[in-house]
Amino acid sequence: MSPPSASGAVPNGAPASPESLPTSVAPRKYALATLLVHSGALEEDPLGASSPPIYQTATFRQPGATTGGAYDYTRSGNPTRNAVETQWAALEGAERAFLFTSGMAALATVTHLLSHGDHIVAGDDLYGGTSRLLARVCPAAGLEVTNVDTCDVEAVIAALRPGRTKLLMLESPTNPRLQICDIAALSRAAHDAGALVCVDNSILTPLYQRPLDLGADISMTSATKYPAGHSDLMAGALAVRDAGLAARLAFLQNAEGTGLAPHDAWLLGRGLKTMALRMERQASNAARLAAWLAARPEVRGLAYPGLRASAGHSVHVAQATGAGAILSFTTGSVELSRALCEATRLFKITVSFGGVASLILMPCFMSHASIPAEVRAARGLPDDLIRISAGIEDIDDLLADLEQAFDAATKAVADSKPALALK
Ligand SMILES: Cc1ncc(COP(=O)(O)O)c(C=O)c1O
Ligand SMILES: N[C@@H](CCSC[C@H](N)C(=O)O)C(=O)O
Repeated sequence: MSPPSASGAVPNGAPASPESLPTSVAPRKYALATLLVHSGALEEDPLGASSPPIYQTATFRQPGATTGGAYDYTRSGNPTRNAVETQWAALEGAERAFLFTSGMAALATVTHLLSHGDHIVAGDDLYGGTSRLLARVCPAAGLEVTNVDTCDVEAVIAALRPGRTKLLMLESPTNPRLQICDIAALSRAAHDAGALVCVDNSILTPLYQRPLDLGADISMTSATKYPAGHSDLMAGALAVRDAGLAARLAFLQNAEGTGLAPHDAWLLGRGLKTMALRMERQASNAARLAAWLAARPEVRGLAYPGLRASAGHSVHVAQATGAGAILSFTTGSVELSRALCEATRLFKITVSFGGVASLILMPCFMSHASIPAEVRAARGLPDDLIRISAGIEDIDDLLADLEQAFDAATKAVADSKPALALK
């Protein structure tokens, strides 16, 4: 991997084009599961290290006062971060990838590509933090945002304002209702209107869906989730094919100081090595949980992209290679949902997803609480919604835990009067 120039010619250094990878790890030659294990950085380590060195340094001594070295300052570029960015670009089939201090830092950077007066079309089932960014930060920068059901291509076309809409921001599957949108069709429509398309791919990661292959301009992932995998690190990734767009993102990453720190980049690189194994186990656990939940009388509106009966299933299988490990459902009662979450033992009541441990939460009270109640209601986000992130535990233990939790919760709610029932 070639180091970036500190001369200033490349604002953030890191010319991490796939061509600069050793041919043994070049994109497309190997499957993603292999690219996750073999990063180019190790191939080039002069001492043959099995784990890449952490360049825990802020600055780099220069060869002369007027000649730049490969790196000058870690905000502008760092070999450890650069190595993982190069690996991430290969996973996405991208020209370049950029790692940020969090998924939100990555998403905020995308909005910084726009200027005062520009218009954004975004989904109406989105992570709460993304909703907050679009509703409360972007307008202060003079950006106008329209939220629309991105499962409905015609509705998106109607919302696009040719020449003024500069960004279409999508999730598929969405957080928390696992709604599916047709990324290729929406990308065509957005491009016709002159807008960039950014797909938040956090629920699937490039292992199961590659938005750039489907026509999106920017593939975004909260690397805090599956890529890190152990709930011990915050990180975000952006991947792009267009060199001009890459240069603009590199400039913003350096100018705003949002690049991932070396030690966190190293931790992320370590997480990547097991991502395929973890996600395969998590997805198979999620499929078993979904089948079990589908048969429970208390469960309504079960959403999991792997279920044939799930809305958008056919679109999903056409654009993704896996269903992921997140599912959501309602029970018809906030009290029952609360009691169920609180009765689980293995499923911890915790925000986030994608870590090795199974998690459960009620989005309206946790991950999506920053969306005002009236907005949640208008978007049809029900208070009794439960979201589960399947971990890698033994599936029989997980099923037994859910079974005892349903029994305990049903009994607790029946014993307590009055119950807070939803219509
Ligand atoms: C779909 C989605 N996108 C983006 C984010 C933001 O990522 P991070 O928490 O890494 O900032 C999250 C969660 O926080 C998320 O669930
Ligand atoms: N208090 C946090 C909530 C983070 S939710 C994290 C994750 N994306 C999820 O969906 O669970 C905040 O306000 O951002």
